[in-house]
Amino acid sequence: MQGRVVKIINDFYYVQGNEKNATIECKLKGNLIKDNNFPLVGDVVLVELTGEGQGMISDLSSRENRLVKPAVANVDQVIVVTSVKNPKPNLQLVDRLLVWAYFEGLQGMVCINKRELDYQKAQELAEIYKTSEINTTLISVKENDLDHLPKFFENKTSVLAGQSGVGKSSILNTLNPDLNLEVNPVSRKAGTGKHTTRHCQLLKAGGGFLVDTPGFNKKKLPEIVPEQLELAFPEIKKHSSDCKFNDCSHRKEPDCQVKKLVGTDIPTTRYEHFVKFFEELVDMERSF
Ligand SMILES: Nc1nc2c(ncn2[C@@H]2O[C@H](COP(=O)(O)OP(=O)(O)OP(=O)(O)O)[C@@H](O)[C@H]2O)c(=O)[nH]1
Ligand SMILES: [Zn+2]
Repeated sequence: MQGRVVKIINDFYYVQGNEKNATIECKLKGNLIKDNNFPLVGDVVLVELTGEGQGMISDLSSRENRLVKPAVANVDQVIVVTSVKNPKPNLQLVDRLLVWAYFEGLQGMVCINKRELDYQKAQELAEIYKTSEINTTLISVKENDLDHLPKFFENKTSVLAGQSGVGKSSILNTLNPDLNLEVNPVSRKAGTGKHTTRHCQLLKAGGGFLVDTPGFNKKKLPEIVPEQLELAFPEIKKHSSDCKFNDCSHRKEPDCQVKKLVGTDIPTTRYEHFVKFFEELVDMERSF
């Protein structure tokens, strides 16, 4: 049978087939070990069943992509989760994660949770990303209102990223109550920066697979030249050809069309983060 590696513990690989929900506990066949061809979570593998719920992995399909940290294969998209408040939204982190997703070749989208805490603020946040042409959904796990989030998951492998306490585990539990993931109050997380979620595994949720994983909080910018950055900001990219200078960096140049549109077509926070990231990339370049 064919299946997907959903979890790896020591040298046991847990594989989920297409039809049934039960996972098969597998070891690797000698040929894979000999060739150093070790599967990652997310890999599509061929399993020879050896007993009830047990098997051997004999082959591994080629990967569409692979993330390094965490090591996951065949991811389609990154859903960046933030909250309206409690914890205070970190929009710079949201944009950093969207930049990271773009340069990993993944579709990036934004999910704003806890909308019931402040409807107006929630709407304002959603407007930012909608203006930037990023898929956005406004939800409240507490009120059991997931908007069109479940549709995002269908037949996709998604990573949920975002600061601690915004409700990632809560979202997963709502999509698939069997998961029963641990959910802790924000106050107990404060200051520690510690995630409740521990190892990297694929979970079945909403008709797709989901990676709930720690380690996304302090994403460094990808190793790109500063001029590439605008590719990850569709609302800036769209207008950059109207700037006076071909190589306009949209910071200090005269007749910059991008700067003119800040506050209207280009949300102010997005522009500010663009400039911040651009300068970080310039510094990174200098340090080489
Ligand atoms: N008011 C409100 N609280 C929520 C909502 N969704 C989740 N919470 C609460 O927010 C807290 C944190 O939720 P988690 O699901 O553990 O957050 P997380 O993003 O998985 O956190 P880490 O595992 O630390 O990354 C819990 O107390 C949840 O009950 C919501 O829609 N509204
Ligand atoms: Zn410009």
